[in-house]
Amino acid sequence: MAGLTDGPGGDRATVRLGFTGTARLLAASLRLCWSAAPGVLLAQVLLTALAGVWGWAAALLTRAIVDRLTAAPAAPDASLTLLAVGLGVIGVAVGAEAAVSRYLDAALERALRVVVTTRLYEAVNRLAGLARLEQPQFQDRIQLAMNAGRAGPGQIVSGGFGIVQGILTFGGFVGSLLTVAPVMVAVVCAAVVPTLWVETALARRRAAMMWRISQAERREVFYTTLLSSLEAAKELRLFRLGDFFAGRLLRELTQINREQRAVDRRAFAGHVTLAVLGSVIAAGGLVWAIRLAGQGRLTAGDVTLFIAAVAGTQAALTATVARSGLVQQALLLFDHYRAVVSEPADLPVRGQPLPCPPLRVGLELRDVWFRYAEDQPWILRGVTLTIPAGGSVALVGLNGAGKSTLVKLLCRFYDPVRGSVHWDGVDLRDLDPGELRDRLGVVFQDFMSYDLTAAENIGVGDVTRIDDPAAIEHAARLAGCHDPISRLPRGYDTFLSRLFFADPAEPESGTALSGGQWQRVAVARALLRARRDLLILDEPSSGLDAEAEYTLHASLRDLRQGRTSVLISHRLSTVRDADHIVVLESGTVVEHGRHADLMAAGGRYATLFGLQARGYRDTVGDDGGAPSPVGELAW
Ligand SMILES: Nc1ncnc2c1ncn2[C@@H]1O[C@H](COP(=O)(O)OP(=O)(O)OP(=O)(O)O)[C@@H](O)[C@H]1O
Repeated sequence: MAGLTDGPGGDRATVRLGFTGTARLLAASLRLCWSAAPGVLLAQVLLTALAGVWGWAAALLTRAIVDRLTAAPAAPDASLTLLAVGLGVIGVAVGAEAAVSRYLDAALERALRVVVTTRLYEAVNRLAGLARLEQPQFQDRIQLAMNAGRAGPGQIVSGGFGIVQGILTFGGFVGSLLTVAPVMVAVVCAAVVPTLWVETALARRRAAMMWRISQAERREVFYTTLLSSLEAAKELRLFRLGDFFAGRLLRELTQINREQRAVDRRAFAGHVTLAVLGSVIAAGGLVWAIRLAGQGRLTAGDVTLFIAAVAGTQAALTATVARSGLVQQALLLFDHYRAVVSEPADLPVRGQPLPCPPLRVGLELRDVWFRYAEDQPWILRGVTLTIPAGGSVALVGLNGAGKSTLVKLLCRFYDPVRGSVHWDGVDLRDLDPGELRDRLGVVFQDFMSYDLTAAENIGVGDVTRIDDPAAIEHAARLAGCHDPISRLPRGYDTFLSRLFFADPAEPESGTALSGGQWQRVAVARALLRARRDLLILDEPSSGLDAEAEYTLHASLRDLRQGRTSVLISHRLSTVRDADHIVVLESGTVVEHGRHADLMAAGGRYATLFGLQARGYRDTVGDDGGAPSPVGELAW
């Protein structure tokens, strides 16, 4: 990236683009606009060429009219009428030009929004892992990229046209001013230097400020979303957090305002100084021209042309320089868009990845060490583990032991820092991540609840089957959510959301599910991919009632027969029939084996199992109820 190397909080007050950086970004903006709306771009070129000549053509016509009137006031001839009509035509053209220009700008921005949004999210989706998305700086950049990408190229290109138009106008006025007062040309041109300097400095400051406040703006969005979020509403009301988060929101807004005010103040001071300078030059010039006219060295038409030319030259120069400042600012921000769309792959992928065939032998972790960042603690410390094809492995361990992290490595959301993970002996790094994931069915601990219909919520597990009601119903039956879904007002077509209208004609057509029902839907989503090679279930039943949990695990047990699966559960009764139980502690495998062997060994697993069982027995002792097959306490 050319300019913005400092992240938010960086202490550089301004940022710079070099000449090559500017040229590169200009070319990229033009290419983007051309690909989004070539016709609009051509129309803008035409408009620019025409608009550049109106101003000074009008000034020349005005001088001719005034000179004719003062030379022969009593006898206006046909040519005078023609001049007046010409002036009128220019007036109409100038009036129409602003509206046409606004229309074209809006058309370009709409077209750009589609192209930019598509490219930006294609680039984000290309990131195969999670690490980049976990970086706050990258999130800031995405936000700026979205804003800058949508409006930026349009601003750059129409600003660029505006600059060309300004130069044409300026050239015309300078030409006409040269005929009257060549000295004034030099004075007016000299006045442009401070304008250019002020606008350029302001553009840099503003772009740097926008980068600095991007985190505060994201936090502002977070707090505003939180304050009106249905999900958060319960806690916010119960813990009376509304004012607390509103206070935090206010703090972010205050910080944003403070930063913006500082730049606005500088802009104000700069613009006032420039305006005074411009007025002094114009007034001085006018006094001088009137004195020359008094001496008979200038005609009345000359003075009229002089007034129009000085005002026109100054206006064209100021507008051109101001536009170039805006273009520069848009270029600096557009750099974020460029940075996101050209973001390098986050996970190294071989030029020619190996195909990922069905699992025949098994998955193997070889001395895997992993931490989320260099400055963070090791989460997995030398894990060596085999998940044989067709076998069921259960991962157990205390909170934070590293079980879900291990699952993320199996999905190759991250690569091990040391060691490797192998699919039938092939390092996952040599496989295409997409192909690998096609072979997995996973229920994550923090699964998603989509604002879609019940059928779609299951169907997204395999979008190729999203329109296959029989497959969806089969998965729902296996996960034990067919009955609750059938009872919904529109069955599988019921919209599982209270946020959006499923059907504008029927605002009440959406509904909400209970936590356990959502969990079963998430399981059904993974089971829709049941023909995949590896089924990973990370706490699939934590929110289920005892009966549902028992039924689900019985169903999963059948499903896992002869299939490769990894089950993570804190309820040890649900893992006891796994082929292989692995106990993780602080990122290392401390025990492994079958339930009976581990119980006989009397180690960590046996202790934890005993603890759960004792907790349950104590409960039974208290109320005298009958034990349930899944009623043990969770860790
Ligand atoms: N994205 C992340 N970035 C940094 N640290 C993380 C991240 N995800 C997890 N961790 C840390 O890794 C450790 C292991 O987390 P992990 O989710 O793998 O544990 P777990 O065994 O699945 O725990 P639980 O039983 O509570 O689900 C925790 O200390 C957690 O703080």
